[in-house]
Amino acid sequence: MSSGNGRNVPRGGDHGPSGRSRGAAGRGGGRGGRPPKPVRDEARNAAYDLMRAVDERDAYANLLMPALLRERRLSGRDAGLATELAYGTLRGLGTYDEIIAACSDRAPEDVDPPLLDAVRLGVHQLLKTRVPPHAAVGTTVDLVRLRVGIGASKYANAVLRKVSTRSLEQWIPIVAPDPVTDPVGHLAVAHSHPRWIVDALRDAVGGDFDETAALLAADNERPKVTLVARPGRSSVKELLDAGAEPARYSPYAAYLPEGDPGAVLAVAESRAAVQDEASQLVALALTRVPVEGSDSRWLDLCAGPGGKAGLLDAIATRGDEAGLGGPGAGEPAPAAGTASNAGPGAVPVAGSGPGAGPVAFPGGARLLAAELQYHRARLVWQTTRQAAVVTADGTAPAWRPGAFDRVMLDAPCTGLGALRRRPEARWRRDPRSLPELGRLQRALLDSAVDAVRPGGVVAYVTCSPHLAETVTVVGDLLRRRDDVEALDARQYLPEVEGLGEGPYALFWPHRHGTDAMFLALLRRR
Ligand SMILES: C[S@@+](CC[C@H](N)C(=O)[O-])C[C@H]1O[C@@H](n2cnc3c(N)ncnc32)[C@H](O)[C@@H]1O
Repeated sequence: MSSGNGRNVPRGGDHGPSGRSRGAAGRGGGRGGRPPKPVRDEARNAAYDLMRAVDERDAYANLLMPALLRERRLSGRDAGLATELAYGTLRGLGTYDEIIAACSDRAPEDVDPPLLDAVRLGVHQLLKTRVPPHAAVGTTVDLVRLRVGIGASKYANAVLRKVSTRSLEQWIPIVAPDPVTDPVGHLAVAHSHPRWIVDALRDAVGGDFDETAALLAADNERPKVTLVARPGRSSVKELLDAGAEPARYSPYAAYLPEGDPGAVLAVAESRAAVQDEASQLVALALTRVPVEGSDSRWLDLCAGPGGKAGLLDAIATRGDEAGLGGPGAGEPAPAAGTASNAGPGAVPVAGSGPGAGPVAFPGGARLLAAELQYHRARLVWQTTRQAAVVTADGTAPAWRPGAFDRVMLDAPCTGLGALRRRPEARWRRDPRSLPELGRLQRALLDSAVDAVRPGGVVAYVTCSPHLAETVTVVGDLLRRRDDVEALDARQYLPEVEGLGEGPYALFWPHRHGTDAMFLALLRRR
């Protein structure tokens, strides 16, 4: 895996005197004898194996790690250490590779990948953790001797000793491009993101570099574990009694400060689940838009694996029990109908004025959840209780036009808003996927609007803030079709501040502590 920064890297050092030493931890051969046998460190071996699986098999770190920990019988502190080392290294390797290049006579791409991954783990420990430097170097050298070879361990030792001479803050100005002449390149190296993602995020926050930096920094933080109590099946009180803490925005959310979410009874029984707060709120917003006439048929067009469908299904059946009585109830909503007329997303806003505010859905609707992939449709079926679940292509619907009162379209996207959750994702995403995704998003959005009856509502959601997937897609629709209008989405989330200029609502990791998520609410005329 390459850091993707595409920059020539300085060739700073050589194996030098440190390469010939006995190792930073003094663990090399003593007085001409054989070196002591390296100690097998299970947490670091698990972190290393995860990184190798990500590189060799394109494994998803967040899916493989729990299985790896179970297989190795790692729990408690060891499990925490293995996870932090692997995830932290995967997130940071754009910065670490530049530092390794500066401390080595070989560019990272010329280093054998198994050795490079081990050295990256060592660099992470030296620069981003409280592991003492001698332990960071010593344990990495042991790991390399055990897993790669004795010759390679000399290289690791030499590089890590050089890395250990400076802090991360001291390395950044040395290895990152000048912030004045190349601010995007600087942020890319300093915050370990590919340059194209920095560009896209800067555009999405409106061009402000300080805000972009805050967003990139938030992407490198471990996200809170947020739970959702599905209405009628669990309650926030039940989650709080199980050790969770009150959440900031969603009336159905609670934060789990530590421990395995699966150990919470309500989660084990699928009455509650792990779900980001923004995901909860975009689903809730769709249910709060008043619609005249019938309101009994809801559609989730891209439902797998079923996070939003799980909440929509519960609200459809039982009603929004906590919603408008939850945090923020009674607070004034942001002014509606005041959308900025500037920028690529500028659209006329409808639905403002008296009587257009959020309403709590009383219950009595039925959800149809559609998903293209059978195995993901099965997950939706396991998550929901009352919903009908079908494996179907949302662009070639099997239902008649105008059959639904509310439609959720949580569209396939680059996922640039959820980089905190998937440590390796930033290095895998490819901007060349954008045109094809754009075509699919447009086709699905047309299909969603066709599926809703006049007066009904569509929510268009992406877990990406990329303009090409958000305001451009919705703006194109509004230009092409005169049977749909945008509502001010912020009006339906009065408990959340800072959702942007409207009419769309944008959640951000650095502002809200959630994934970055885009919501457009559209009414069919
Ligand atoms: C962003 S995910 C949806 C996440 C889901 N709403 C949740 O909250 O768990 C997008 C989903 O759309 C599905 N998908 C992609 N193309 C589709 C199509 N043409 N019709 C229906 N579903 C599709 C993908 O398989 C994927 O499961």
